[in-house]
Amino acid sequence: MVISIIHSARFAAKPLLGRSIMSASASLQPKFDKLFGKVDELKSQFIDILGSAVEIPAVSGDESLRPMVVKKAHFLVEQLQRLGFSDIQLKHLGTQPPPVEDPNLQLPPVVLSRYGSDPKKKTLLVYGHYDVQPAKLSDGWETEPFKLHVDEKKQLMRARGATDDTGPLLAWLNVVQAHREAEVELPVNLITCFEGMEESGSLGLEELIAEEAGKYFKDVDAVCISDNYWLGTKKPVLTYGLRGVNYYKTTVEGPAADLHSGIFGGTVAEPLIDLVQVLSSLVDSKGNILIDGVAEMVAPLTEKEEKLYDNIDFSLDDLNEATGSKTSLYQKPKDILMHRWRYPSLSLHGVEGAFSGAGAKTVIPAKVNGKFSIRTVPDMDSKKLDKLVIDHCDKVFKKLGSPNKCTTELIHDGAYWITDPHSPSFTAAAKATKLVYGVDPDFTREGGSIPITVSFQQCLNTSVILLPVGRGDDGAHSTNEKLDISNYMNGMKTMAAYLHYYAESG
Ligand SMILES: C[C@H](N)C(=O)N[C@@H](Cc1c[nH]cn1)C(=O)O
Ligand SMILES: [Zn+2]
Ligand SMILES: [Zn+2]
Repeated sequence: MVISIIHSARFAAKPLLGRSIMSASASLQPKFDKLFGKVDELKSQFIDILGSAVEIPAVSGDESLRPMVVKKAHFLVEQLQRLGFSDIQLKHLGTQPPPVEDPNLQLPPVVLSRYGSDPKKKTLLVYGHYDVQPAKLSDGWETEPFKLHVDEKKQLMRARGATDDTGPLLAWLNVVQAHREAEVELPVNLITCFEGMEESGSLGLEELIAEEAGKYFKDVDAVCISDNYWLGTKKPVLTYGLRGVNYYKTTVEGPAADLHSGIFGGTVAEPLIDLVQVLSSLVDSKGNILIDGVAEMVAPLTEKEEKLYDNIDFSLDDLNEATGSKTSLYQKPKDILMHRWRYPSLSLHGVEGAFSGAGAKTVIPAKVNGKFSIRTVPDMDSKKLDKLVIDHCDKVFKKLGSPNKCTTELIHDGAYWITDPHSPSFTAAAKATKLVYGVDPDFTREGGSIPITVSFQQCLNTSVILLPVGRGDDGAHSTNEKLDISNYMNGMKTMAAYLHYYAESG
């Protein structure tokens, strides 16, 4: 089902003086003055709107919370209506493919909308995701993860989704609000594409993009994604590459139900003991992937590529600061960056079905699912990788001679992406960054994944840029995720300036 809602209210204008931007081109300077002043003026409203959004626990990976993901989509529709976006549509993507507990589980809708449709203007598509990673206070959060905590002393906002990706997504809407209230015309036609499944592999979105390439998205000139982070805490970056991710589940099952370890320990084959053997055969403590054939798929490092790492503003201290530890596997910044950006990594994420609570429960779990993922890089072939991983797990389990049953399957995959950072869109973003932060941004790749980036680039035949809002120490996916208030505010100013510079570009 597709719903469409049209709304066209305008806000009252208020005269306002912004701070003077000496380096803006002459015709843009008055606009930036007005816009930046308006962003500053609306600061508390922008914080409040983030507060309302993060209260909805839109965890796409938790089937029981799917209604909350849908609720957040409706929340966004309300905001888009309020701001005068048109042609607002909730695109439904059908049922979630297996592996899934509920075979009728519906994928969350993709929220599409437009702001302006002037054929004389360029059309920019902004993508963001409204789903979030799971979070519980008991994981070690200082405050409730689904309640925005504004730390006045540290000038930051803490909540799940603050930086990944609710804050940056709302920043785009706030930029439109600032234009409306400052009475500055939006220089481009804007299309929004907000999904609710990014943290779970963007299931169904690629098909939608292909379907809408000649329809809703037909006039798109460029795509901008704000869903990643600066490398460190001080210097802004623009990002031209991402790793991909293949996420797997290994299930070991045996006894019909959980057992008492005093009664059955030593007499039955324990699924968790088998699973630990299989998982430990995948990777060693130095981060080396132990699956035959994986290293051979990685593109060799060229001299030209190696040079790109020379002038990046990044140190071992930045990594230590972000992790709150001294646990780096590498000491040289170049090695750290290469292992984050251009080499694959295998991470073990957790075991479903295993005892994990407080106390000392003496149970033998009957069925356990080990979760792990591999970050992929050029030139790895996703399907070939699946085969190598599954064959490896089968082989290791077989060697155990266990009567239990072991299966390994792919839960979702997303491709790596790399582009040439010399498009007009990158140039506009670099100018906007310099204007707002007073420094030229570093051009970086990113170790995380945004599965849909490649689909936008290929299906719409456009340039894609990653324009991050948050910092490297924001704790995305971790406890105490935060977004610094200055990054939220300056992020909006950078986005606003980017729109104007991009509109002016050739
Ligand atoms: C970089 C982006 N903000 C992000 O966090 N992406 C996720 C995507 C994902 C894929 N499977 C689960 N999540 C990531 O890189 O982990
Ligand atoms: Zn994420
Ligand atoms: Zn994200």
